[in-house]
Amino acid sequence: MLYNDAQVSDAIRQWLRMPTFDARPWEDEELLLLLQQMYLDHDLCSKFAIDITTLRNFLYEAYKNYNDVPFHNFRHCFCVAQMLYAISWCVDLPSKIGDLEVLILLTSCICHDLDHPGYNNIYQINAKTELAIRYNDISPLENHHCSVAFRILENEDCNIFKSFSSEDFKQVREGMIRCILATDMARHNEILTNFKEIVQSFNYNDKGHVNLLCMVLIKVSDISNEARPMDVAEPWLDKLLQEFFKQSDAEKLEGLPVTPFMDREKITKPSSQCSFIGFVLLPLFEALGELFIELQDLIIQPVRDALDYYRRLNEATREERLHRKSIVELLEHHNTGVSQSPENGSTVPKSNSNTSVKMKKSLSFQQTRSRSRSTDEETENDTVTVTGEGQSLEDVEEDSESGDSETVTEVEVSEKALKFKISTESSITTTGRKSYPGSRKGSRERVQHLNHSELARMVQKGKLRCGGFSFDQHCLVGNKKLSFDPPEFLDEYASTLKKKFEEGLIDQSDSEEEYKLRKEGECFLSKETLNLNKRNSEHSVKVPVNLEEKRSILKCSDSKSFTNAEKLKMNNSMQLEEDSDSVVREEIELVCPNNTRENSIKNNCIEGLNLNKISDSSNSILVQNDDSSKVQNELVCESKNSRSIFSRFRQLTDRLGFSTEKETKSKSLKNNNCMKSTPHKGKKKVESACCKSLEEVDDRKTSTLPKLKNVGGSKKSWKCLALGKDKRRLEGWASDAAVDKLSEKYLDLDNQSLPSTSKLQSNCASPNFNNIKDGSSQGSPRRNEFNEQINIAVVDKNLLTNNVVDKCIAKLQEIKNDESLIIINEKDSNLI
Ligand SMILES: Nc1nc2c(ncn2[C@@H]2O[C@@H]3COP(=O)(O)O[C@H]3[C@H]2O)c(=O)[nH]1
Ligand SMILES: [Zn+2]
Repeated sequence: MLYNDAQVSDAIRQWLRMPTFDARPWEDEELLLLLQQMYLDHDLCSKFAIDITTLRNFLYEAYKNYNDVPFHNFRHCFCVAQMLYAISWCVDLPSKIGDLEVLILLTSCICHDLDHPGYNNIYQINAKTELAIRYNDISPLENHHCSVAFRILENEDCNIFKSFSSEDFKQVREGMIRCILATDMARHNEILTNFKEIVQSFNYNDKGHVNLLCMVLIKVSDISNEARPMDVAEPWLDKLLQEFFKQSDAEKLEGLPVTPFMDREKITKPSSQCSFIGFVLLPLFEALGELFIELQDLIIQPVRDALDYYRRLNEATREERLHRKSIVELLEHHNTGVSQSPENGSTVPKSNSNTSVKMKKSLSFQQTRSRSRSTDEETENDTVTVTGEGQSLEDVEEDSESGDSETVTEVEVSEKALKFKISTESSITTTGRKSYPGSRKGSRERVQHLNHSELARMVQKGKLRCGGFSFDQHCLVGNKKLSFDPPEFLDEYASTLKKKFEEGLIDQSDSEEEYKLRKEGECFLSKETLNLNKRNSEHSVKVPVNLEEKRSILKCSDSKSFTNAEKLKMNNSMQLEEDSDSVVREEIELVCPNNTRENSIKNNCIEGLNLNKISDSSNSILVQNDDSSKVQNELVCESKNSRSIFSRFRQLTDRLGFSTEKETKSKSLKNNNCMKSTPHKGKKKVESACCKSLEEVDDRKTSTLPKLKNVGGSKKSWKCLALGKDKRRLEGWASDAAVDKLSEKYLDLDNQSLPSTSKLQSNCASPNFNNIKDGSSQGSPRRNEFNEQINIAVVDKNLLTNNVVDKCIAKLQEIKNDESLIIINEKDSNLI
């Protein structure tokens, strides 16, 4: 062999013990020589009677069994072995775990990717390759690498363990299998979690502890490129992405599921590294760093620096993209008819439409491009972004779908692909982050070990609900799809988020306008951030809130985060402390800086409507217009002492400024002074104005006449709920025609820009129950069972109607007056 008699200089031997070692200048045979040197310098040959020729044969055979693939080639195996070697010197591993374990580890590193085909387990499983079939989808590659290793060792000439007793060989075999199989990233969380559990009380005399440590050590070495100097690490990343893209291209060609973190259309170098380092690499390194503090400077800090670097790069990439997007928008708007704003000299649309708001965002973004992040873009697209250690949410782009693909990690995808779990010591499930889309598992114990990056990531991925909506640029939560399993850490995380929010909310570099708007949103939002919770789970964890906060939550927050009982409790406690009028007044002042927040507030307010609070309000105002004056006059008369619940409800919703573009326009015709030249200011002004005076509320009403669908039909497509005088709950069905009649008197608070789930049509109306003529087999309510004055709300079926209905009915049952309420709920046509 070429490297038979070569000598390695002391300087090289020293360098070989450092993570800064650069393998690039070395020929393959020189690398083999260096591998041999590692055995020699640890005295493994003499201690275990390993014949040097056998060692060379073994190394050479291993070398031959690596494929010429971009990343998982012999040089990768060398680097992994070399990192382990460097760590072992740094922490004096032999003295801690013994020479045999070091021998097992070093040999495992050399063998850990033998015969890697350049397509990972996800591909193997999806493509149902020979390997996947052979190993039943259980770590097919790692099983194969291991199997190849022992095939090599079967050859006497290559068997470095030939002098071992069968008992010792058994131990080596077990150890190597354990280590090599541990490199399957599908088991990353399992191993990391188990290790975290023991690290604080690590016992080198405990075989289980040492086994786990060895698994972590090979894993750390396997993914350690980013701990190396940039000029060493970056070419490795290029090679890895080359292999990734090759796989995803093949997946596309073969019609297989495209592995998201490998998709050249979805990821970039920085986005990939932000995710990988932040969510996978750093948590693992930090866990090992708890046991070996010597590793802080050696490999952990370099990894942190790499993460910083990629974050900045990612940010720059993102800003560049947004900048380009804003230019395109500008051009688009220019082409679709816009006027020149005298104030800022920018091109702005004529109307105060949604587009104009968007436009404003583009413009203001341009003005504040130097800022590190943009709020608007993220908010607008319901993207969830949270900064946190290791999070890569700058990756999350305009398109939330691509955002998810960018940040979903290999671990998550691998876990999903690997349906079978091989536990280390016990059958412990993985961390809360496990829940790659579709999975909702979580373990209380594990979650407590999550660090902020993991938590942030959960928020980002919608597994943790943190407030109903935007959280400045540091934590934006779209108002959709936010549910979450394990809530145990929320207290801690809530304060983290809150702190971040408070730090980041007011950015002095903002334009004055933005600054003002954000400031106005501050109290509202900051309270929102206290409201961390999850849906669909029996647990409910909250940060303690004070009166102010309670009030905010009750008013407008994400009502899903609190159970009715909790809300009621909070409400009751508040009643002693405050004047209900002030609540309403405060809400009037709410100004939503942008569309999404506005919608979110609307949604939350509607759904989180606190009837208790409304019914107690003493400043209920009924609005009259030509269409409904008669009815409402009656109502006003009737409700002198005890306010109509619905009128208060409507008043509240009105006051929250549920204005559509159409409404805004009509308002602007009548009240020109509401409209200022810039869309930004105009919008804000109109919303405030809309909520200020009775006349204006009245005015709004004329433009919010009903838009009921399917009117005029004779099918009984409306479910009617009512409360009789005797407080009995009554149900029945009404035809479209009947409802149509009523609908003439309805206010339509529906805002077309709202998501369908938040549609709400409502009004107080109809003293005449005969309008709802026909009952159904379910029991049609009869006129004489009702109070003459009936308040009616029509709730779109898309709203979570049962919930709302139940709340309304429950409230009615509580009220000590003769009011009645009917909720008419559009019936599912299948039921007719
Ligand atoms: N995105 C990214 N993935 C990495 C990096 N280093 C290792 N990996 C992945 O982690 C995996 C660890 O096991 P493998 O060596 O089989 O394949 C590796 C890669 O898929 C890195 O720097 N960036
Ligand atoms: Zn590897």
